[in-house]
Amino acid sequence: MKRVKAGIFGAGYVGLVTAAGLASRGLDIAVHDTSKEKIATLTAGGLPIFEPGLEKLLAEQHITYIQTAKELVTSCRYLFLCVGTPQAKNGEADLSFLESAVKTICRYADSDKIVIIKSTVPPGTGRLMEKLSETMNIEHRITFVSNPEFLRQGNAVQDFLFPDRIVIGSDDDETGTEVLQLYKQWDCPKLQMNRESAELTKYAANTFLAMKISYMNMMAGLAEKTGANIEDIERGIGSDSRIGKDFLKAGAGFGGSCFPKDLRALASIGTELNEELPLIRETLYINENQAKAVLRKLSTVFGGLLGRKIAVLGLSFKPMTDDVRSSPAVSAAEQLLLLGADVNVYDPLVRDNPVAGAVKSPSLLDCLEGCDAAIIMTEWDEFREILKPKMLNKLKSPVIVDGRNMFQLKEMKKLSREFPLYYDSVGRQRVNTLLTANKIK
Ligand SMILES: NC(=O)C1=CN([C@@H]2O[C@H](COP(=O)(O)OP(=O)(O)OC[C@H]3O[C@@H](n4cnc5c(N)ncnc54)[C@H](O)[C@@H]3O)[C@@H](O)[C@H]2O)C=CC1
Ligand SMILES: O=C(O)[C@H]1O[C@H](OP(=O)(O)OP(=O)(O)OC[C@H]2O[C@@H](n3ccc(=O)[nH]c3=O)[C@H](O)[C@@H]2O)[C@H](O)[C@@H](O)[C@@H]1O
Repeated sequence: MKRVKAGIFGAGYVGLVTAAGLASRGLDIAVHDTSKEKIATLTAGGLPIFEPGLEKLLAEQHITYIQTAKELVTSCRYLFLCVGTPQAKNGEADLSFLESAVKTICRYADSDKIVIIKSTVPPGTGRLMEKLSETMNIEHRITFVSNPEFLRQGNAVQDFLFPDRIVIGSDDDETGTEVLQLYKQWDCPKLQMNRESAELTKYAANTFLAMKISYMNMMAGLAEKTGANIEDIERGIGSDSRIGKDFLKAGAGFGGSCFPKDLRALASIGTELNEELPLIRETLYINENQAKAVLRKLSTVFGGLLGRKIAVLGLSFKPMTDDVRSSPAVSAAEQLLLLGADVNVYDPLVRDNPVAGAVKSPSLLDCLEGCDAAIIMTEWDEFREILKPKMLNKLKSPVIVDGRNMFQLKEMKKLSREFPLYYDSVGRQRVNTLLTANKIK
């Protein structure tokens, strides 16, 4: 039996996970990217991004990596668009990569094509691209289907292979059903709807998850002032199945390549359509203040940060990724520098130094050396090590501000009785036997 052939535009997180996932379920996959380096790396068996499990899954498949877009377009009926839709200066989604891929498809299409948009795009984009294609290629029918992707970095392979649902948005049921056939091996709810609904579903999902986080961060402030513990509140409300346990972790705020840009894009869509979206604006506002609130905790200890040396632990926007796009850790380090502090940074996975002016340390131990305090911005498991005396002794005084609530309050209270320390976190009461022992240096 002839295998279904599909082409993928974009060899980023979504493109490569889609390629590996579809190939592992029997589709014949080819991938094209405008970055010649990425295609060369992939052809040589390398992986241009870090994503657990992806290298292995890709290596097990026979995927063709193609330098020329023409070859991809002419050889496939199904074309997945997985190109970036970054934030433009005005907050809107920048659709230029998508537009450019669509123009390429129109230029080379030699038969009818079904273009499946996986990139996150504002509602109405499929229609807009259809109009563009009608002006460029009148000989062949180019149909646009929305198929938003819900994977998380760090867990992308599992999320793609075992999703909670697959959403397909099309203008006619027939095309939607044809595209769903590509996912016939997937055993999950498959939701067909119109294109705009599918496009908006993606923004609604991301903004809802971000809203849950900001809600908990708002509650965290109140918990601190009332003597409550945000983790107990998390358990208390999360066990209500109507609320759900996930995405209730208070901390230094959300980052990454998607939540911040998608919320801003949705806010722009609201402005353009004269539709007020106050929950989106508040979610962003709370988030923008969250990393600053963590820094204020640090400032309180020393009465200002000028001339202080601070170890910033973590650079990526969350653990299990080396992605630093819109990372609260990076913005905290930058703000510390602006406040006049000297900054050491350490991350187990991030290779380059994204913070100009900070010293990037080769190890956790080096990072702590001679610092006045450590601030945890990404909850990498390795940072549990800092509670060991050989680590704590590297700090001038054991002052830890935990922006990700890595440690249990109980364990910190116990430790502080043996080893005077100052430990502050988010939405919980401070543990302090250091200042009371008058041992801050
Ligand atoms: N990163 C993530 O976890 C998720 C991202 N998304 C959405 O998926 C889209 C892609 O995101 P990522 O994979 O993270 O982006 P990325 O930035 O990692 O990769 C995009 C790739 O597209 C390539 N590209 C740009 N124009 C092209 C063209 N005309 N032809 C071929 N290749 C082209 C770029 O060179 C780049 O390699 C975005 O809209 C994003 O919002 C959706 C779900 C999850
Ligand atoms: O559109 C996208 O790109 C993706 O965006 C997010 O995935 P991702 O950005 O990879 O990471 P998340 O695990 O959602 O975390 C985002 C941020 O929220 C923070 N977060 C997460 C959960 C939580 O309870 N508290 C919290 O502060 C994380 O530290 C991180 O900075 C969504 O979870 C995916 O469903 C979506 O497909």
